[in-house]
Amino acid sequence: MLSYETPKITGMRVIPVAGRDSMLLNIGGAHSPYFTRNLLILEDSAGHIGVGEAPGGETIQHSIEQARELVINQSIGKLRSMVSSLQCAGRNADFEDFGKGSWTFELRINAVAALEAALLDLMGKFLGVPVAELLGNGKLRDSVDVLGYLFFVGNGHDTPLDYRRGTEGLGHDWYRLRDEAAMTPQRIVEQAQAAQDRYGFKDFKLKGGVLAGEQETEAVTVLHKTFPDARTTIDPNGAWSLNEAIQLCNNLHGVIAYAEDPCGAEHGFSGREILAEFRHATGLPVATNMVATNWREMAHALMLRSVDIPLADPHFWTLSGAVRVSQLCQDHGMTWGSHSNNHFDVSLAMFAQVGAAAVGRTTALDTHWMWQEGDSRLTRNPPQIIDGKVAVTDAPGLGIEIDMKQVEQAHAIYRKLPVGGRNDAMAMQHLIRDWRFDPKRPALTR
Ligand SMILES: O=C(O)[C@H](O)[C@@H](O)[C@H](O)[C@@H](O)C(=O)O
Ligand SMILES: [Mg+2]
Repeated sequence: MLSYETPKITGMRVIPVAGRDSMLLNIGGAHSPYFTRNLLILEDSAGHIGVGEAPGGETIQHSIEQARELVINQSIGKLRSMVSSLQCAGRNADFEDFGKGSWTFELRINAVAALEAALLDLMGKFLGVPVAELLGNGKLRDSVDVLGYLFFVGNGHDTPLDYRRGTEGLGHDWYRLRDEAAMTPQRIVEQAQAAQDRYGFKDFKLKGGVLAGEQETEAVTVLHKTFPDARTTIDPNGAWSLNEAIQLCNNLHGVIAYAEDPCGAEHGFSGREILAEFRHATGLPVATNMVATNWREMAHALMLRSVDIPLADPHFWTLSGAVRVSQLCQDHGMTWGSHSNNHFDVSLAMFAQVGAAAVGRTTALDTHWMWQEGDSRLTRNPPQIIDGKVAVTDAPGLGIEIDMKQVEQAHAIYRKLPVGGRNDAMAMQHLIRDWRFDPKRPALTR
């Protein structure tokens, strides 16, 4: 009789970390000078380290902590039951919080994804295969397309907040430009040109929900004229009314490849119903990370045909869930993509592995990495964006090696911050006194 020595989990650490950011504007306000994340590090009896990354904040940090009693001394072979135990523990609370208006980056499901990533990292290292090989139909591509994620940027240097003033010594204009205000179509084009020159992006997304709709559609139109071959989109995070979105986007045929959350719930109709009406009225493909973010919402979105491109971020779908969304997309004639928030390089590796395993038609993945790259890393050799792609090699696990010195530095930065979670209203109040979030109004139209 053969005996199998499957490694057991011997150690677990949850480390809140922070890194630098620019004053990126969006409907929720303005990014603070620092973004926060939670890093999970597992160790097994074979001496391997497995890592996973989740959004910052105490709710997620404590949810990951709950995994400790589920995983310590367990065989990594129990990956699926460990993940589903943690998932069941947080499910109802998530629905409740979401119903009260929480953002996806505040949900406990993100903790489940970090656990799954770290376990898959260990399993991949044990079996000698990349994580993509352990998802869906296995690894389908050697690189994943990512888009250049453009933002209107506030003048953070006019506030008392400690915004970065360029990253020295990296030898490209992008690292200066990303910290300067960008409030006009011309500045957005300059941002895109510098980012393309640095990372080779073929596709772009402009974050809207900041200025009046006409100004934002003008910016995306100028962007398209400058990069006519790019798949370009605009995402106002549901700031426009249905009528406004139809009016604005009917002028964007041939300009945008798809519209991302152009409008959302209104007058008692759900965001899924409103996006279905938008889609019917304009004939434009619709992407979302707001109205089909879990299986229950997805079922309704499918019945209504609200969405063409679900942006299945592995952080709030889990890695296996995001790949399962790609399978659903393939069966229902949809295209798979992924949403992102600011993140470190562990998350970049998670996106890349999921993107390499996604089946069917895919669109370039969102990533905020260009805003962090060069001065915020947790691994020795972060995945690179070259020619608008992230390579996915056959290196085992997530294909990254954690750099504990960097982790400690990022943790020290975190410890100096007044709050752990993301609060875009706080920074925005330095631009507009007493500013308050309104899900139906662009941030600067007050
Ligand atoms: O400001 C941001 O970083 C973005 O608005 C995100 O928070 C948001 O989730 C975005 O990435 C999106 O696609 O909606
Ligand atoms: Mg979006």
